[in-house]
Amino acid sequence: MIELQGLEKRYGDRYAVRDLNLVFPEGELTALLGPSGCGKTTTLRMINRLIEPGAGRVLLGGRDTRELRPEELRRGIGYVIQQVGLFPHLTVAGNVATVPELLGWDRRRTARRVDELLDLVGLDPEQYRAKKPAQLSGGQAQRVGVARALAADPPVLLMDEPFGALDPLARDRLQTAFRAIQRRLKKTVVLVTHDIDEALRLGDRVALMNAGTLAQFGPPDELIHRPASPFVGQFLGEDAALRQLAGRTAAEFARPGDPAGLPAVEATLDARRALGVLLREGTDALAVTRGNEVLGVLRWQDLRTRRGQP
Ligand SMILES: Nc1ncnc2c1ncn2[C@@H]1O[C@H](COP(=O)(O)OP(=O)(O)OP(=O)(O)O)[C@@H](O)[C@H]1O
Repeated sequence: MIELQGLEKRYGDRYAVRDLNLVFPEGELTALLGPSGCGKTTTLRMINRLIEPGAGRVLLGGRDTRELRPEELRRGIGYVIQQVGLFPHLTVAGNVATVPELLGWDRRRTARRVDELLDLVGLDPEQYRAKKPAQLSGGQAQRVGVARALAADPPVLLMDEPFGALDPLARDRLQTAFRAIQRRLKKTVVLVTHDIDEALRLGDRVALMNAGTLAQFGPPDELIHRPASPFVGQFLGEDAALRQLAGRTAAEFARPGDPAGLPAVEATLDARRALGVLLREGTDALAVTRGNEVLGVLRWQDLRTRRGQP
């Protein structure tokens, strides 16, 4: 669990972050969302002390981060950034092994861990471990970045726009892969994004920031259905995908597919509500029913791309 207490950072007489109080629950992914310049990155970097807070404190598992030694902090927190920051002269394996080597693991243990992690992020170790970063696509490089951050099995993962630089297809794939990884590993993840879609899709909870302060904190469907202020409603409402779902029904998005095991929603349910159900259930698809009849399967992907038939 990460707890921010009265966290603050000022540049000159301007607040980048102001009196921020927030608890990131253990084992959950919290998306830190908000418009450009609202203080997301500053907040994230105060957690791993790349930026020293001007006031307030950060508790990690109940301990003030100021009391932790830098090595402890580095071991306990994985960090993934947008432009990956892989070391160009090292191989993929060398990059993933950075922290284990810092921690003095022996070679066999490190090599085993590297292969295990490459597998986890969907890269065949045989094929990729000896490659250099320049030989990878953006998506592959980002996978290596995720593997590297997970190398020492830190309980906490901080991610700053990790999928931001990828093309939409690669981003979608990596988001899906990461969601599966997160379900398995149950890390405490803080993910900075300005992409509403990404926050709603990946976040167990969303912390929406505005001008250095917290505008709302809650599960995605709560922000959608019970915005705490006009700012929240407006910020989420600006998302074209969400706006276009208004007034449409689940039935319009039902396509052929296997409904077995999927949570069911009624055909007449408002599409935004259906999105809420998807997010709450943490699934990619729902069975759309009318009475006892199954009309088809509604997929997350279709809601996003508004592919439903009007
Ligand atoms: N080193 C710095 N010196 C002065 N001002 C800064 C510095 N770093 C950040 N700021 C200011 O603090 C505010 C918050 O910046 P921050 O990078 O945390 O925002 P953000 O929400 O992550 O934005 P973005 O999504 O554009 O990256 C901004 O107004 C920014 O201009």
